[in-house]
Amino acid sequence: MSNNLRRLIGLTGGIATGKSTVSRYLADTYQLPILDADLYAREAVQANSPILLNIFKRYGDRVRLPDGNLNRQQLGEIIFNNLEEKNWLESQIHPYVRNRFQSEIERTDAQTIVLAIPLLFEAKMTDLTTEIWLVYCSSQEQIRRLIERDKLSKEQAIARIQSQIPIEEKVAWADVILDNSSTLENLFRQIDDAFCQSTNLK
Ligand SMILES: CC(C)(COP(=O)(O)OP(=O)(O)OC[C@H]1O[C@@H](n2cnc3c(N)ncnc32)[C@H](O)[C@@H]1O)[C@@H](O)C(=O)NCCC(=O)NCCS
Ligand SMILES: Nc1ncnc2c1ncn2[C@@H]1O[C@H](COP(=O)(O)OP(=O)(O)OP(=O)(O)O)[C@@H](O)[C@H]1O
Repeated sequence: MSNNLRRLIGLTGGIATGKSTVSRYLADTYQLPILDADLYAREAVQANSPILLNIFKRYGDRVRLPDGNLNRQQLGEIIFNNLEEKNWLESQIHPYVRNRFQSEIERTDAQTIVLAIPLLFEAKMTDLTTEIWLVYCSSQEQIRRLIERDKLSKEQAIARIQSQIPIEEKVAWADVILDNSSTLENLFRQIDDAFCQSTNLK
């Protein structure tokens, strides 16, 4: 199907603001196919992949688990505290992620597809999309959710949030803003409105 006939919704937002919650709802309620950057980024570093070998070459055994897999927590400690290393890791992984999106978009036979891309702006992937939805929540709530879900310290949570472009800047670049600072019911209502309104506009 030609891409200019399709809706390619770029779903983005800060870490732990609720992107996965939104994509699950869109999949369950509207049966939309979801393509997920985090999954492709995991695939890029699966056992014995060339990118994983490069990572081991650069950081050695401290990022290698006894079973040969990547120690994600340890790599996170390195890259979320060092911009140069974050840039290096992204230069390894983002081209792979972009290629995976391009081939899955080609392969997926649906009029509307959701592309869940946390680093949509940072990784310059907006050209893959035809509209952008941003999931937002207050920074207090974002820190609380991140600490609770990933069992991070407050300092670790803040380092992760600060490694992304501030959400206030992203707001200006989005077509739809979903405010997920309160209840899930409230979020789901906003998603219904956004999906139905923009469907009617097309
Ligand atoms: C550093 C890694 C190993 C940490 O793994 P971990 O399992 O703890 O986190 P996970 O991959 O589930 O990511 C959780 C969230 O962290 C944020 N995040 C991930 N990578 C980055 C990054 N390079 N810069 C800023 N935020 C990031 C995103 O909001 C993401 O949704 C991992 O995040 C990674 O490989 N990152 C580099 C690849 C990347 O840029 N992925 C983002 C999708 S394009
Ligand atoms: N409205 C809400 N009220 C309370 N908890 C919520 C709400 N929305 C999401 N959460 C919880 O907050 C956490 C983060 O949500 P979710 O995993 O959907 O975020 P995400 O943006 O996909 O995260 P990441 O960037 O790390 O992939 C999860 O534990 C989720 O259950």
